[in-house]
Amino acid sequence: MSHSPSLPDRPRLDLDPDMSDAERLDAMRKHYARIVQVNEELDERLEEADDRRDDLQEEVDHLKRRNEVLKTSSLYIASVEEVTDDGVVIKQHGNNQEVLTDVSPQLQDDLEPGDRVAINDSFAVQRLLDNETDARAQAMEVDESPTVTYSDIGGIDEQVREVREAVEDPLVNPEQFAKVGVDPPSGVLLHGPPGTGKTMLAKAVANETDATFIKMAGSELVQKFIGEGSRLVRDLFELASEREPAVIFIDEIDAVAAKRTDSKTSGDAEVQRTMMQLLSEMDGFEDRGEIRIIAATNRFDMLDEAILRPGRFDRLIEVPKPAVEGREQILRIHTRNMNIADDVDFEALAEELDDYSGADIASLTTEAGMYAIRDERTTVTHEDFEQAREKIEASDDDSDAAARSYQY
Ligand SMILES: Nc1ncnc2c1ncn2[C@@H]1O[C@H](COP(=O)(O)OP(=O)(O)OP(=O)(O)O)[C@@H](O)[C@H]1O
Repeated sequence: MSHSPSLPDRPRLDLDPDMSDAERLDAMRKHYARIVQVNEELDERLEEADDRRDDLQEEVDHLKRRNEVLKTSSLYIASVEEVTDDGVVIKQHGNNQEVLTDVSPQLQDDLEPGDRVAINDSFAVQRLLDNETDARAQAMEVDESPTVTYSDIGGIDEQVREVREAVEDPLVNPEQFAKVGVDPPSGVLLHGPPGTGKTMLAKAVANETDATFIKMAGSELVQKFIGEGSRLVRDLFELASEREPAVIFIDEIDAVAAKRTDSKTSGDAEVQRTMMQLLSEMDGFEDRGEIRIIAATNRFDMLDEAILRPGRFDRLIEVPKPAVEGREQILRIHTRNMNIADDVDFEALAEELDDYSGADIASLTTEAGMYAIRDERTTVTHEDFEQAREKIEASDDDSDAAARSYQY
């Protein structure tokens, strides 16, 4: 801090006993003039000091307010339910209490239903939480109304039927279960090779039951959000109960629920904690209302048995690679919006696509379309599909073959 400039010297009146009256009077006049001048200088300084004090006071007030905001805003998190002319309806996380609260007009314009906000203990919205500060938003993919339908899924009709029975019926028709006196399956585990439609299935069920789809990837829980896994699992179920009806989809569940004997992951206490949290959330699941949970894995063999016990993932559905009719169906689904030439023979093509997953077939159709575009044609021919297949199989030989045989 800089020192304030020194104060003016106090004026002194030096009167000599030998002075004449006129000289004294003159000295006193000068002294008086000097006093007036010093006084003015001091007044000026005082004014400056006052200004500075006001500035500092303002800064103190500002910091106090900020401190207050910081102290309170991290305490409670809420979601915006509705923005009305009378204020904003928020729902507090944790207790689901709904409150109509005031928001500064400036903030009100930025708020939309579904936003996460920080509120103080009088429920006033302090600030909007953006995605960067919101690990929850990053870790979870929330889709209020997915658009995938059952008719977008080919070749796994039996699996679709089973998932509907285990997930859709309890959501749409819970009384039926109550009447018969059976508990609906708690969790459904989809297992099978990558790209066979497991995620699609979960999305389609959410869509058909008007449920919110909430996805969390097991691998991210343990790799990206280190140290936050168990909290995020808790948050996941909490978010689902705020948005019910909801379908929770945990992809790559093996990342958090691997066998304890597997030394690579079991040693990790954090992964264990995350799995324990998941088990305890599932055990307390019955009271949770309209939430269904679906998990998926490509590594069924790696799963810890604890996760498969009754009341947890007790409905196992294998989703295999499609057989030949399934492949043809998937080809037709993925070319629905394409301009297909008359010579394309999907049946023959499907025969050739041995060992292709749904995802492989989807990329084959895109690749075929690319050949047509490159040739500046507007229709896709059988030859385009054949070329696409050759290209995919050539690159497959290099990389994917190894991955495939290792996976399943
Ligand atoms: N049975 C199917 N019918 C139609 N399209 C499919 C099918 N399976 C996969 N696809 C296509 O492949 C894409 C990826 O599928 P999806 O994400 O559902 O697979 P997944 O089994 O969840 O894979 P992963 O195990 O890698 O997560 C889909 O978006 C879709 O385009």
